[in-house]
Amino acid sequence: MAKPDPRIEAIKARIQDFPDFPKPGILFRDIFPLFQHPSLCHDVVNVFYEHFVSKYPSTKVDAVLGLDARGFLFAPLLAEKFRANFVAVRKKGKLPGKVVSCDYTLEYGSAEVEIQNHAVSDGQNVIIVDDLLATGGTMNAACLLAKKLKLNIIQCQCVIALTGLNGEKKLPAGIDFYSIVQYEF
Ligand SMILES: O=P(O)(O)OC[C@H]1O[C@H](OP(=O)(O)OP(=O)(O)O)[C@H](O)[C@@H]1O
Ligand SMILES: Nc1ncnc2[nH]cnc12
Repeated sequence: MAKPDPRIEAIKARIQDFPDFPKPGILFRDIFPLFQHPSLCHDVVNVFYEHFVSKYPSTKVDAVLGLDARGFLFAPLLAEKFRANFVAVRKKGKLPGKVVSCDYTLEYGSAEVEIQNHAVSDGQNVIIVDDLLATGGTMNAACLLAKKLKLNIIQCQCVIALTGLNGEKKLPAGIDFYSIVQYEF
């Protein structure tokens, strides 16, 4: 069996649980304590990067798409490692110019996300990044946006996956998903 990665153990140790936030019955997994140990943020980005490069050693990444808001904490750093563009997938009404939109539901609500058309080009290879996959509604909406824009999604990456909510199954068929830390709920 592969030796556990001490960086992943350290990341997991810093994620904090808040029962009944933002609604009764939701166990909120908070990634912000990672930022009280700045080297852990770099560990997250390096683990994402190394995982991708070991699986797709000869694939050029053109853009890293980050999901509003907590995906923005990691996606620009990851984009810089790939010498790729960072592209924001923002909540509705925040981006100027021509945008494409997609609505969705998530573990505790519903929303709509958008990408600026001019930020990407047909056929670009992209990674989509967020902090957490719960029901998969948010990541699925980002994948649908990427597909509308004819982007080539190589992998979706999250710091955390709540595996008991079956979010991966909600993603479009054939999407490769990677998470660093898993919880059932
Ligand atoms: O898999 P899902 O059920 O869709 O849930 C996951 C999403 O929920 C959270 O974002 P939230 O919408 O709370 O926004 P925030 O990042 O602005 O806090 C989280 O950061 C993911 O984006
Ligand atoms: N349980 C959870 N913790 C943190 N962010 C979330 N987004 C959706 N579900 C979540």
